[in-house]
Amino acid sequence: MFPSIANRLNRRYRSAVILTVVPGGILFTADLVRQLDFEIEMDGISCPHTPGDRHNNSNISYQQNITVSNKDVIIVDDAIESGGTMSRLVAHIAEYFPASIAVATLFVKPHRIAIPTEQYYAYETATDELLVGYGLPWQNKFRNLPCVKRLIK
Ligand SMILES: O=P(O)(O)OC[C@H]1O[C@H](OP(=O)(O)OP(=O)(O)O)[C@H](O)[C@@H]1O
Ligand SMILES: Nc1nc2[nH]cnc2c(=O)[nH]1
Repeated sequence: MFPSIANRLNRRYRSAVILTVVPGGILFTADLVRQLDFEIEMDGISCPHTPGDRHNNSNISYQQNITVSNKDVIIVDDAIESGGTMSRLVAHIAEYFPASIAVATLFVKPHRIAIPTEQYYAYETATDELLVGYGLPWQNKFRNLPCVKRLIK
């Protein structure tokens, strides 16, 4: 699964902090990290989001269980739609003086804003339609679907 992302990360890094955006990014992280051959530390961050909301202003919750200062950080999430959540997370982590910040996601959507950082993604979707499963919820359910489906309301 996701050989293109894992291969690119394996070529780029000797070590990194994998910072999972929880809970959505948990399933993708679990599969991705098992394909990484460099040293990793793992931590989590959250910024709760309502699917389809393009202006996520919720509080960022980051306990900093491990320090990221002077370390390479890879923020891992399931999807980028507007890009608003991830650009806020990148700006937030930058305040902790990491050596670098990259973003790895399973999906990116076409109308996302530019995020000025290294980016790795598996799939660019053709439209902004909502997906569920494999971490992605609908009304906080269905995250545990083992595959990703289009949401038909
Ligand atoms: O690019 P944006 O439009 O800001 O959307 C991206 C956010 O949406 C997803 O969260 P999800 O809907 O899975 O909810 P969660 O944060 O509770 O996992 C994803 O995990 C990002 O956090
Ligand atoms: N549930 C859900 N959340 C998202 N956040 C960004 N894109 C999506 C999506 O397709 N589904």
